[in-house]
Amino acid sequence: MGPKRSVPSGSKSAPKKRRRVMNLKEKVELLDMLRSGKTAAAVGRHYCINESTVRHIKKKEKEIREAIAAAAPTTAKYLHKPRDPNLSRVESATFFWVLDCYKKGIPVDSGIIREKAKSLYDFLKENEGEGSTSADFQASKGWFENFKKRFSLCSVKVMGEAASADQETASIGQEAAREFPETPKKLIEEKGSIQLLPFKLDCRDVPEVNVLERSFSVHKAHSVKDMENIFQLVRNVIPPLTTKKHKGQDGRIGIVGGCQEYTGAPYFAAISALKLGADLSHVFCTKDAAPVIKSYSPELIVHPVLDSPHTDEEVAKWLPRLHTIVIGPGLGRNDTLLENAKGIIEKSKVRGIPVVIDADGLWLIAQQPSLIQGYQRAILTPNYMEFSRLYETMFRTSVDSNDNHRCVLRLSQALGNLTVVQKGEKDIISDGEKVLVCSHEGSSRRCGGQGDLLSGSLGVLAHWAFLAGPEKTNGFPYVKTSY
Ligand SMILES: NC(=O)C1=CN([C@@H]2O[C@H](COP(=O)(O)OP(=O)(O)OC[C@H]3O[C@@H](n4cnc5c(N)ncnc54)[C@H](OP(=O)(O)O)[C@@H]3O)[C@@H](O)[C@H]2O)[C@@H](O)CC1
Ligand SMILES: Nc1ncnc2c1ncn2[C@@H]1O[C@H](COP(=O)(O)OP(=O)(O)OP(=O)(O)O)[C@@H](O)[C@H]1O
Repeated sequence: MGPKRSVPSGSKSAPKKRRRVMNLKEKVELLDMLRSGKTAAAVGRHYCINESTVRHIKKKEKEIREAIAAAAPTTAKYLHKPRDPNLSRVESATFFWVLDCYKKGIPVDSGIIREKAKSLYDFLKENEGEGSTSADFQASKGWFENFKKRFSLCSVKVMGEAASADQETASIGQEAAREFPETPKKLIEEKGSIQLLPFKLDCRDVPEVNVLERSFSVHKAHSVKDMENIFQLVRNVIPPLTTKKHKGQDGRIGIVGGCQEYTGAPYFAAISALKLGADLSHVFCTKDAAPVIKSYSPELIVHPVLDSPHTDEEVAKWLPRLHTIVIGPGLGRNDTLLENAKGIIEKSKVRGIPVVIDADGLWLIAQQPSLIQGYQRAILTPNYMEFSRLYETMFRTSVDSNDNHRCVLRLSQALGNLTVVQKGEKDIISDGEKVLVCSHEGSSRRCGGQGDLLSGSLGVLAHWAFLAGPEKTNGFPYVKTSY
């Protein structure tokens, strides 16, 4: 009987097939593919891996997405256990508490600091209620050593009667030591001994999300100062009108959206970009939506390419000339259109073009978050529903409506610190570090299309903020712009 498999001549045995190890980014893309409805077999073929490997990755979906959300490097091949977010909060709170003790001259030793950290952690865990995912935290000696290193804490020896010279009685931040060099020593000299004060657990110890709030009602009279503050904020990024520029320099904006059902949304977005001050506004829509959109306004440049077999090439011709792309208004949820929008997002990322994502563009991101994860030139503008969808995709849990600020902050962090603008009675904006709340009052009507006006305007402002540079936007062009 002949051999079942031919062995290549010249080799004693077939070369061993190398095991393919996928990195986290690939795994997330694979999961997105499964989520978009592809079978495990098809996905396996796409990545040249076994179906069983696909299923194994699917089983680990939660951990993989959490690891990405915890900003693990996407090229990592293995899962790192994501850092418990409560622990980070506890450590910051503990640090500020130690600092406060130091300022007040209250010595604390490692035992007390560990006890404080543990109580804070237990307090947070208890308040998470049932379903808490926090682990047990023991505030061990090892943890304390790492905590000291993380916060540059050094030990201070107190030379008083109450403490032996080698006993570690207080830990302070090195920064703080420079700021308040005299405090403990002076107190010790005055009092000879200092009692270690029992600490009280106070939930205010947990730092709040840092929220900057400004409000402006159109229905009330305002002081000149109020108006000035707002105008100044806007003035900082608006490019000056001069005779030295040529057509297009103040903004060439592309809107990707517009299909048979929705022709109004892309029009609203495109015309608001022009009304705000962009020079040229392009709409990339389907063939049947194009004449309708065009007939609304001769100012718009309309490309009927979104359902063409050559969308990629058609859009690629224009992409290098566009300053910002707004993806989603009136895009609809047809698979081909979403796939083409995906291609445009990918190409915009390669070129570093700022992207505003709204409406059905956000639906696409909820299916495939990796598409935009980590691209910090993206601004997402979800309404209530869109936000919930994204949040549930990323965290597998629903939004905590009592703590919207933190939810917006977390979503931005999970998506790699891109800017999230949660629209609503107050717009909540975060880049994963700061949270701004805009409660400027707009129209009291809740008619369709208001979000489209916002996304089109943001398209222009994102470009202007980018042009204005970090000095004029305090280094945060997109959050400021969104505000
Ligand atoms: N003239 C045109 O061409 C326009 C076209 N548009 C285009 O339509 C496409 C789909 O967009 P979309 O707005 O219908 O979908 P999405 O946001 O998923 O809402 C779905 C449902 O969610 C709910 N809901 C929403 N907000 C809520 C809230 N704050 N609080 C509570 N519930 C809330 C609400 O459910 P309901 O209360 O009706 O049961 C709502 O019906 C998209 O391409 C967009 O650009 C629009 O731009 C309008 C002008
Ligand atoms: N309850 C509210 N009270 C006051 N303003 C609101 C309220 N909800 C939304 N807005 C304002 O309307 C703007 C558009 O938000 P909205 O939630 O209508 O977006 P959208 O659903 O995406 O709109 P569109 O109909 O264009 O798709 C927001 O920037 C916000 O300032």
